[in-house]
Amino acid sequence: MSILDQIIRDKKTEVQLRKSLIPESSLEGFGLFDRPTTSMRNSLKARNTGIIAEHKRRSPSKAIINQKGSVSEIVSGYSKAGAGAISVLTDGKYFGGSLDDLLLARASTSLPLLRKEFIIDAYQILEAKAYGADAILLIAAVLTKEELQSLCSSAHALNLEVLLEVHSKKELEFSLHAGADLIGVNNRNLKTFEVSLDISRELCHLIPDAVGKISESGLGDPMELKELKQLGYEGFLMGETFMKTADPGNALREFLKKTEG
Ligand SMILES: O=P(O)(O)OC[C@@H](O)[C@@H](O)c1c[nH]c2ccccc12
Repeated sequence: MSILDQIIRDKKTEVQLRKSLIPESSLEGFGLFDRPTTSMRNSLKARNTGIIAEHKRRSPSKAIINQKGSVSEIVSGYSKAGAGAISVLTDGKYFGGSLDDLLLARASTSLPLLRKEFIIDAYQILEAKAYGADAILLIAAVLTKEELQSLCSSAHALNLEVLLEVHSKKELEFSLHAGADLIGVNNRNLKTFEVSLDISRELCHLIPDAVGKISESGLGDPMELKELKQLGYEGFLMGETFMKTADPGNALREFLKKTEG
């Protein structure tokens, strides 16, 4: 069984438990539920650095990235340094994150927030709204075409944007009609953890201009970022490069200096 299969198996159990603890109707009563949301796509354009800076403590491919920093400090550091949006990992078992991290992030920034999660059920989209997100991630590798479409509509009904992640031409093709606001090409294969920017290079021209193009994972070289921008990517999802340093906000600031210079 691949690690991705394990994550999804555990996620199904987790979602059932969560549902029994907090019913949908309670989530809808949370104070943050009825708030206006901000568009991640617009913010990435307006702030023009295009960086979606990620809060990630650990991952299945890297046991420890950053266990020390506080969410509030990291997220406000990212915001001040010029991020266009913030991504917060909320999976606990494999990434050491939580919905409380999302809540703390919400309290620390007015930038759009992406709930970075393995979403398999519309219930998790209600949670995303109730805990402060502006956008959600959907992963083509773990959902059917019908699920992608219906989860996308659930998100839009709550005014949340959708970043739809693909890792192959095939996944891209069956994702195009789901109605996502942004398509993210993951440079990391979630099954093998291998990273290669070639997949971003290959898929770029197959994504219609009406959809925002994001390149995800394994980014850290300013020259590579410039190249991807020229190809047409308007957003870059980056975690580890910043999180592995003692001061992620400062690492983002230094990185931006290099991409602008
Ligand atoms: O830390 P990196 O290599 O900069 O990658 C960030 C982000 O793209 C990565 O965390 C990610 C991309 N897609 C995911 C799906 C689930 C969990 C995590 C991810």
